[in-house]
Amino acid sequence: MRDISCEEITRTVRDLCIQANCHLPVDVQEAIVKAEGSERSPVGKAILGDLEENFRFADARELPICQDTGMAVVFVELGQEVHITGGLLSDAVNAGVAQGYVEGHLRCSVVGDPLRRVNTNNNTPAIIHLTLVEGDRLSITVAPKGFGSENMTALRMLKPSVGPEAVVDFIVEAVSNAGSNPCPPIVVGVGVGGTSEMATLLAKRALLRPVDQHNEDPFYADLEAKALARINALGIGPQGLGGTTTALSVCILHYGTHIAGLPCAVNIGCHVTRHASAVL
Ligand SMILES: O=C(O)C[C@H](O)C(=O)O
Repeated sequence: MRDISCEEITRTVRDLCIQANCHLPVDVQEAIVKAEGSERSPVGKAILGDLEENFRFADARELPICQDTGMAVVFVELGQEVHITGGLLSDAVNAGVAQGYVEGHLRCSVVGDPLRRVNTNNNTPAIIHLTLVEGDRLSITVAPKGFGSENMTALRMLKPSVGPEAVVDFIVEAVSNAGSNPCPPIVVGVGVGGTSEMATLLAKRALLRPVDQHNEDPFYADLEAKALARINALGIGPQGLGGTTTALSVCILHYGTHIAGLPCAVNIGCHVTRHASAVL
Protein backbone atom coordinates (compact mmCIF):
# COMPACT_ATOMS: atom_id res chain seq x y z
CA MET A 1 0.00 0.00 0.00
CA ARG A 2 1.11 3.56 -0.66
CA ASP A 3 -0.01 6.45 1.55
CA ILE A 4 -1.35 9.64 -0.05
CA SER A 5 -2.41 12.37 2.34
CA CYS A 6 -5.59 14.40 2.16
CA GLU A 7 -3.38 17.47 2.45
CA GLU A 8 -1.65 16.61 -0.83
CA ILE A 9 -4.97 15.89 -2.54
CA THR A 10 -6.42 19.22 -1.39
CA ARG A 11 -3.35 21.13 -2.59
CA THR A 12 -3.48 19.37 -5.96
CA VAL A 13 -7.21 20.00 -6.50
CA ARG A 14 -6.72 23.65 -5.53
CA ASP A 15 -4.03 24.12 -8.17
CA LEU A 16 -6.00 22.18 -10.83
CA CYS A 17 -9.08 24.41 -10.33
CA ILE A 18 -6.98 27.49 -11.06
CA GLN A 19 -5.07 25.87 -13.92
CA ALA A 20 -8.20 24.55 -15.65
CA ASN A 21 -10.01 27.88 -15.43
CA CYS A 22 -7.13 30.01 -16.70
CA HIS A 23 -5.33 27.83 -19.26
CA LEU A 24 -7.35 26.33 -22.11
CA PRO A 25 -6.10 22.87 -23.19
CA VAL A 26 -3.72 23.20 -26.16
CA ASP A 27 -5.87 20.94 -28.39
CA VAL A 28 -8.89 23.26 -27.93
CA GLN A 29 -6.70 26.32 -28.55
CA GLU A 30 -5.39 24.82 -31.77
CA ALA A 31 -8.88 23.83 -32.94
CA ILE A 32 -10.17 27.39 -32.45
CA VAL A 33 -7.19 28.84 -34.36
CA LYS A 34 -7.68 26.28 -37.15
CA ALA A 35 -11.40 27.08 -37.35
CA GLU A 36 -10.53 30.78 -37.68
CA GLY A 37 -8.69 29.86 -40.88
CA SER A 38 -11.56 27.86 -42.37
CA GLU A 39 -14.65 29.78 -41.12
CA ARG A 40 -16.59 31.18 -44.09
CA SER A 41 -18.61 33.84 -42.29
CA PRO A 42 -16.68 37.12 -41.77
CA VAL A 43 -18.52 37.70 -38.47
CA GLY A 44 -17.80 34.12 -37.39
CA LYS A 45 -14.13 34.53 -38.29
CA ALA A 46 -13.92 37.77 -36.29
CA ILE A 47 -15.53 36.07 -33.27
CA LEU A 48 -13.07 33.18 -33.43
CA GLY A 49 -10.29 35.79 -33.48
CA ASP A 50 -11.77 37.40 -30.37
CA LEU A 51 -11.97 34.01 -28.66
CA GLU A 52 -8.30 33.42 -29.48
CA GLU A 53 -7.30 36.82 -28.09
CA ASN A 54 -9.35 36.08 -24.97
CA PHE A 55 -7.78 32.68 -24.19
CA ARG A 56 -4.26 34.00 -24.89
CA PHE A 57 -4.86 36.98 -22.57
CA ALA A 58 -6.21 34.68 -19.82
CA ASP A 59 -3.28 32.30 -20.24
CA ALA A 60 -0.65 35.05 -20.03
CA ARG A 61 -2.17 36.79 -16.99
CA GLU A 62 -3.61 33.74 -15.23
CA LEU A 63 -7.15 35.09 -15.39
CA PRO A 64 -10.30 32.98 -15.90
CA ILE A 65 -11.06 32.44 -19.60
CA CYS A 66 -14.79 32.87 -18.90
CA GLN A 67 -16.81 34.61 -16.18
CA ASP A 68 -18.65 31.31 -15.69
CA THR A 69 -15.93 29.39 -13.87
CA GLY A 70 -18.32 26.48 -13.60
CA MET A 71 -19.26 23.79 -11.15
CA ALA A 72 -16.18 21.69 -10.40
CA VAL A 73 -16.58 18.21 -11.89
CA VAL A 74 -13.76 16.07 -10.51
CA PHE A 75 -12.84 12.68 -11.96
CA VAL A 76 -10.77 10.62 -9.52
CA GLU A 77 -9.07 7.36 -10.44
CA LEU A 78 -7.98 5.67 -7.24
CA GLY A 79 -5.44 2.86 -7.39
CA GLN A 80 -6.50 -0.09 -5.23
CA GLU A 81 -3.10 -0.03 -3.52
CA VAL A 82 -3.49 3.56 -2.31
CA HIS A 83 -4.25 4.31 1.32
CA ILE A 84 -5.73 7.77 1.84
CA THR A 85 -4.50 9.26 5.12
CA GLY A 86 -5.76 12.14 7.23
CA GLY A 87 -9.46 12.06 6.40
CA LEU A 88 -12.03 11.41 3.69
CA LEU A 89 -11.16 11.66 0.00
CA SER A 90 -14.36 13.57 -0.77
CA ASP A 91 -13.65 16.10 2.00
CA ALA A 92 -10.12 16.57 0.67
CA VAL A 93 -11.43 17.21 -2.86
CA ASN A 94 -14.07 19.67 -1.66
CA ALA A 95 -11.47 21.49 0.48
CA GLY A 96 -9.27 21.81 -2.64
CA VAL A 97 -12.16 23.20 -4.69
CA ALA A 98 -12.96 25.73 -1.94
CA GLN A 99 -9.32 26.87 -1.74
CA GLY A 100 -8.91 27.00 -5.51
CA TYR A 101 -12.00 29.11 -6.11
CA VAL A 102 -11.54 31.47 -3.15
CA GLU A 103 -7.75 31.93 -3.33
CA GLY A 104 -7.78 31.92 -7.15
CA HIS A 105 -10.49 34.63 -7.19
CA LEU A 106 -12.67 32.44 -9.40
CA ARG A 107 -16.39 33.21 -9.40
CA CYS A 108 -18.25 31.03 -6.93
CA SER A 109 -21.36 29.83 -8.75
CA VAL A 110 -22.72 27.04 -6.56
CA VAL A 111 -25.77 27.11 -4.28
CA GLY A 112 -26.00 24.64 -1.43
CA ASP A 113 -29.65 23.79 -2.01
CA PRO A 114 -31.16 23.74 -5.51
CA LEU A 115 -34.46 25.29 -4.43
CA ARG A 116 -33.52 27.66 -1.60
CA ARG A 117 -30.48 28.88 -3.58
CA VAL A 118 -27.97 30.40 -1.18
CA ASN A 119 -24.46 30.65 -2.63
CA THR A 120 -21.98 28.52 -0.67
CA ASN A 121 -19.32 31.14 -1.51
CA ASN A 122 -16.60 28.57 -2.13
CA ASN A 123 -18.00 26.69 -5.15
CA THR A 124 -18.63 23.49 -3.19
CA PRO A 125 -19.99 20.88 -3.32
CA ALA A 126 -17.98 19.48 -6.19
CA ILE A 127 -19.32 16.69 -8.38
CA ILE A 128 -16.96 13.78 -7.72
CA HIS A 129 -16.77 10.69 -9.93
CA LEU A 130 -14.63 7.97 -8.36
CA THR A 131 -13.28 4.98 -10.27
CA LEU A 132 -11.18 2.22 -8.70
CA VAL A 133 -8.23 1.19 -10.86
CA GLU A 134 -5.16 -1.00 -10.56
CA GLY A 135 -1.97 0.24 -8.96
CA ASP A 136 -0.75 2.73 -6.37
CA ARG A 137 -1.42 6.05 -8.07
CA LEU A 138 -4.19 8.61 -7.70
CA SER A 139 -5.22 10.51 -10.85
CA ILE A 140 -7.30 13.65 -10.56
CA THR A 141 -8.95 15.61 -13.39
CA VAL A 142 -10.80 18.83 -12.63
CA ALA A 143 -13.26 19.83 -15.36
CA PRO A 144 -15.10 23.06 -14.45
CA LYS A 145 -18.50 22.98 -16.18
CA GLY A 146 -20.33 26.18 -17.07
CA PHE A 147 -24.09 25.95 -17.02
CA GLY A 148 -24.90 27.78 -20.26
CA SER A 149 -23.77 24.55 -21.89
CA GLU A 150 -24.74 22.16 -19.07
CA ASN A 151 -28.36 23.34 -19.30
CA MET A 152 -28.42 22.04 -22.89
CA THR A 153 -27.86 18.42 -21.81
CA ALA A 154 -30.21 15.97 -23.53
CA LEU A 155 -31.08 12.37 -22.75
CA ARG A 156 -33.28 10.09 -24.83
CA MET A 157 -34.10 6.44 -24.28
CA LEU A 158 -34.14 5.41 -27.93
CA LYS A 159 -35.78 2.23 -29.14
CA PRO A 160 -33.11 -0.43 -29.72
CA SER A 161 -34.31 -1.02 -33.27
CA VAL A 162 -33.73 2.54 -34.50
CA GLY A 163 -30.09 2.01 -35.52
CA PRO A 164 -27.04 4.26 -35.71
CA GLU A 165 -28.59 6.92 -37.96
CA ALA A 166 -31.18 7.70 -35.27
CA VAL A 167 -28.33 8.28 -32.79
CA VAL A 168 -26.78 10.80 -35.18
CA ASP A 169 -30.22 12.42 -35.68
CA PHE A 170 -30.61 12.78 -31.90
CA ILE A 171 -27.14 14.34 -31.51
CA VAL A 172 -27.85 16.87 -34.27
CA GLU A 173 -31.32 17.62 -32.84
CA ALA A 174 -29.83 18.28 -29.37
CA VAL A 175 -27.27 20.70 -30.81
CA SER A 176 -29.86 22.39 -33.02
CA ASN A 177 -32.19 22.88 -30.04
CA ALA A 178 -29.30 24.31 -28.01
CA GLY A 179 -28.60 26.99 -30.65
CA SER A 180 -26.43 29.79 -29.32
CA ASN A 181 -27.02 28.94 -25.63
CA PRO A 182 -23.90 26.78 -25.09
CA CYS A 183 -21.56 29.47 -26.54
CA PRO A 184 -20.33 27.85 -29.78
CA PRO A 185 -17.98 26.66 -31.09
CA ILE A 186 -18.85 23.71 -28.90
CA VAL A 187 -17.48 20.29 -28.09
CA VAL A 188 -20.15 17.58 -28.23
CA GLY A 189 -19.89 14.70 -25.78
CA VAL A 190 -22.10 11.70 -26.44
CA GLY A 191 -22.80 8.64 -24.30
CA VAL A 192 -24.51 5.65 -25.91
CA GLY A 193 -25.58 2.55 -23.99
CA GLY A 194 -25.55 1.52 -20.35
CA THR A 195 -28.45 2.90 -18.32
CA SER A 196 -29.75 6.48 -18.29
CA GLU A 197 -27.22 7.65 -15.69
CA MET A 198 -24.34 5.78 -17.34
CA ALA A 199 -25.10 7.34 -20.75
CA THR A 200 -25.15 10.80 -19.16
CA LEU A 201 -21.87 10.20 -17.34
CA LEU A 202 -20.24 8.88 -20.53
CA ALA A 203 -21.37 12.02 -22.36
CA LYS A 204 -19.69 14.19 -19.72
CA ARG A 205 -16.55 12.05 -19.74
CA ALA A 206 -16.44 12.31 -23.55
CA LEU A 207 -15.66 16.02 -23.19
CA LEU A 208 -12.25 15.05 -21.79
CA ARG A 209 -11.02 13.48 -25.02
CA PRO A 210 -8.64 15.77 -26.97
CA VAL A 211 -10.67 17.42 -29.74
CA ASP A 212 -8.16 16.39 -32.42
CA GLN A 213 -8.69 12.68 -31.69
CA HIS A 214 -11.25 10.32 -33.20
CA ASN A 215 -12.86 7.16 -31.89
CA GLU A 216 -10.50 4.18 -32.12
CA ASP A 217 -13.39 2.07 -33.46
CA PRO A 218 -13.97 2.99 -37.16
CA PHE A 219 -17.71 2.35 -36.74
CA TYR A 220 -18.02 5.01 -34.03
CA ALA A 221 -15.45 7.28 -35.72
CA ASP A 222 -17.73 7.29 -38.78
CA LEU A 223 -20.75 8.28 -36.64
CA GLU A 224 -18.72 11.07 -35.03
CA ALA A 225 -17.69 12.40 -38.46
CA LYS A 226 -21.28 12.25 -39.77
CA ALA A 227 -22.63 14.06 -36.70
CA LEU A 228 -19.91 16.74 -36.87
CA ALA A 229 -20.53 17.42 -40.57
CA ARG A 230 -24.29 17.75 -40.03
CA ILE A 231 -23.82 19.98 -36.96
CA ASN A 232 -21.51 22.31 -38.85
CA ALA A 233 -24.01 22.46 -41.70
CA LEU A 234 -26.67 23.84 -39.29
CA GLY A 235 -25.24 27.34 -39.68
CA ILE A 236 -25.39 28.23 -35.95
CA GLY A 237 -21.75 29.39 -36.07
CA PRO A 238 -19.45 31.02 -33.51
CA GLN A 239 -21.50 32.45 -30.62
CA GLY A 240 -24.64 31.61 -32.61
CA LEU A 241 -24.20 34.49 -35.06
CA GLY A 242 -23.98 32.27 -38.13
CA GLY A 243 -21.14 30.41 -39.79
CA THR A 244 -19.61 27.09 -40.61
CA THR A 245 -18.00 26.44 -37.21
CA THR A 246 -20.60 25.29 -34.69
CA ALA A 247 -18.69 22.34 -33.19
CA LEU A 248 -14.99 21.58 -32.94
CA SER A 249 -15.47 17.89 -32.23
CA VAL A 250 -17.96 15.12 -31.53
CA CYS A 251 -16.80 12.37 -29.17
CA ILE A 252 -18.92 9.25 -28.63
CA LEU A 253 -18.29 6.85 -25.74
CA HIS A 254 -20.28 3.63 -25.60
CA TYR A 255 -21.07 0.89 -23.09
CA GLY A 256 -23.01 -2.39 -23.11
CA THR A 257 -26.73 -2.04 -22.59
CA HIS A 258 -29.98 -3.98 -22.10
CA ILE A 259 -31.59 -5.81 -25.05
CA ALA A 260 -34.70 -3.62 -24.65
CA GLY A 261 -32.96 -0.23 -24.65
CA LEU A 262 -30.64 2.26 -26.34
CA PRO A 263 -29.92 5.16 -23.95
CA CYS A 264 -28.33 8.15 -25.66
CA ALA A 265 -27.10 11.31 -23.91
CA VAL A 266 -25.55 14.51 -25.23
CA ASN A 267 -23.47 16.79 -23.02
CA ILE A 268 -22.18 19.99 -24.61
CA GLY A 269 -18.97 21.83 -23.74
CA CYS A 270 -18.70 25.52 -24.65
CA HIS A 271 -15.72 27.06 -26.47
CA VAL A 272 -14.04 26.97 -23.05
CA THR A 273 -14.11 23.18 -22.69
CA ARG A 274 -11.56 22.99 -19.88
CA HIS A 275 -9.91 20.41 -17.75
CA ALA A 276 -6.60 19.90 -15.96
CA SER A 277 -5.12 16.69 -14.58
CA ALA A 278 -2.46 15.49 -12.17
CA VAL A 279 -1.21 12.09 -11.05
CA LEU A 280 -0.08 11.58 -7.43
O1 LIG B 1 -23.29 31.78 -15.40
C1 LIG B 1 -22.96 32.50 -16.34
O2 LIG B 1 -22.07 33.33 -16.27
C2 LIG B 1 -23.67 32.41 -17.65
C3 LIG B 1 -23.75 31.04 -18.22
O3 LIG B 1 -22.52 30.43 -18.42
C4 LIG B 1 -24.45 31.16 -19.54
O4 LIG B 1 -23.84 30.89 -20.57
O5 LIG B 1 -25.62 31.50 -19.53
